[in-house]
Amino acid sequence: MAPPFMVSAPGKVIVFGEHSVVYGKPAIAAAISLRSYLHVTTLSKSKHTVSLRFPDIDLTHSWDIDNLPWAQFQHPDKKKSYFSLVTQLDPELLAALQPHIDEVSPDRPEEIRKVHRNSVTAFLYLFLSLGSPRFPGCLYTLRSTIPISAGLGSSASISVCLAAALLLQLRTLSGPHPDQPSEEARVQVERINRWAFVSEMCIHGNPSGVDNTVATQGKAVVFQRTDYNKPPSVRPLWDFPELPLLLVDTKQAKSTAVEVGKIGKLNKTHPKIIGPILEAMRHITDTASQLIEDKDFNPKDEESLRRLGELMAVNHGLLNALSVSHPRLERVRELIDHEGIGWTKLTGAGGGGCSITLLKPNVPGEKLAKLDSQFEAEGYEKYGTTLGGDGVGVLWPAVLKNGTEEDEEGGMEIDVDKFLNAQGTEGVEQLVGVHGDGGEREGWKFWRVESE
Ligand SMILES: Nc1ncnc2c1ncn2[C@@H]1O[C@H](COP(=O)(O)OP(=O)(O)O)[C@@H](O)[C@H]1O
Ligand SMILES: C[C@@](O)(CCOP(=O)(O)O)CC(=O)O
Repeated sequence: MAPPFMVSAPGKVIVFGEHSVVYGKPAIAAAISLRSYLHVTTLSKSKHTVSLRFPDIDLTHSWDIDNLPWAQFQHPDKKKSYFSLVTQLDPELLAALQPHIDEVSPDRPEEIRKVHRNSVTAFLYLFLSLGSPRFPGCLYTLRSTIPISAGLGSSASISVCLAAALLLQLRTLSGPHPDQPSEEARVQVERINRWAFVSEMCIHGNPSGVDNTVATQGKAVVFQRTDYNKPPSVRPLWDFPELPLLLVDTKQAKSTAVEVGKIGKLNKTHPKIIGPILEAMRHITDTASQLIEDKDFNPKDEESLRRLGELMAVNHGLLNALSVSHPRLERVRELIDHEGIGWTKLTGAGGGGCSITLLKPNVPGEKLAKLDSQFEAEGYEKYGTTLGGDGVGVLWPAVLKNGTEEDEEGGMEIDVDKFLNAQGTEGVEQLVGVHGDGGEREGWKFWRVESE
């Protein structure tokens, strides 16, 4: 029986190009230090059930593995392999899953059921596509430090965790290990990313793939998908600068699917107007990536920041023109603009969610303090995060050194109860977080895709 193990993947911010990326334009996105953590326990042979415990969304459910619609998923016309490139969900397979999705949380209000349905559909579609009726009984427990539906890629992060966990259980991934050649690491990351994209399709319909790509590979990337039948082009930005960014959550929930749908509708009605706006967004992203990669770009220099900041402000203006801003996002912009301390844009789908502000250098402390109290009074939440961290990580087995006596015997076994009992996001980070004091924590391993 495989030992309990864990996987983890980061959230992301889109710095430039959200929405236009859905129309084949490039986007720049970077991993953030907020992450999801998935714990996997294999059950004894006598228990042939698969269970999800996702406390962040208050979901617990089990299915009998033998009762799942394997015949449909394993039909020779439908069967996929662990390395298949799946770019569309199969409506017949979705229909076969429906009764097993409908049995989840029948007595909960519709808005909660919707969230549960998203996660359950993603899990079951992957489980049945990759697994088989002989798959062992398992318990998947998930906790995340990423606010849900805030534009920080929570769905992509959990999608990467689910895909990586299943592919690891099937022994279809090699590594990660420290001396693995980068080409081999890239193949593993690509495999995970392909299935994470399938899970993203289950959660929000028509994803571009930028979120799952950056959640899998980490760091920062320029991402573009011009042909949905081919893998996207992904250009890593290895030297992504340490930008002075302020990340603010409006606490206004939004739906990515709804915001993407709004622009789709506008584009159908006014293609001659929306087309050039999307094209202008392409130029913004191109100009921004040239600027960031320029050897003279200095994230501490006022002129460098001003040029990048102006691009952010224009990008936001265009997103607003496409109807995906929100009064609470405009309020953040207004507060920052009023003090003249930086450039603000929404990040992610908009309609609520988060904004990012590039701060000017040397902003007086009292201005920042005033802003903090205004945010607090108006119910905003500020996040401290660093950009460009690691992508998907693996802790196999689920044992970590935690500064306790157990360290001498190799470390503390992380079981489901310990994981569930960790208090809040800080507790989760302390117990299982990939970051230790000032670096990576011993035990967690990452595929290294950089070329030497
Ligand atoms: N911690 C979590 N536990 C379970 N499901 C989650 C979690 N985080 C995100 N999800 C799933 O992802 C969906 C949110 O996706 P989306 O609206 O695209 O938001 P985001 O901008 O955060 O990616 C939720 O409805 C839920 O199905
Ligand atoms: C709006 C979009 O560009 C990003 C959505 O990001 P999020 O789901 O809000 O984290 C959609 C996509 O790229 O699939």
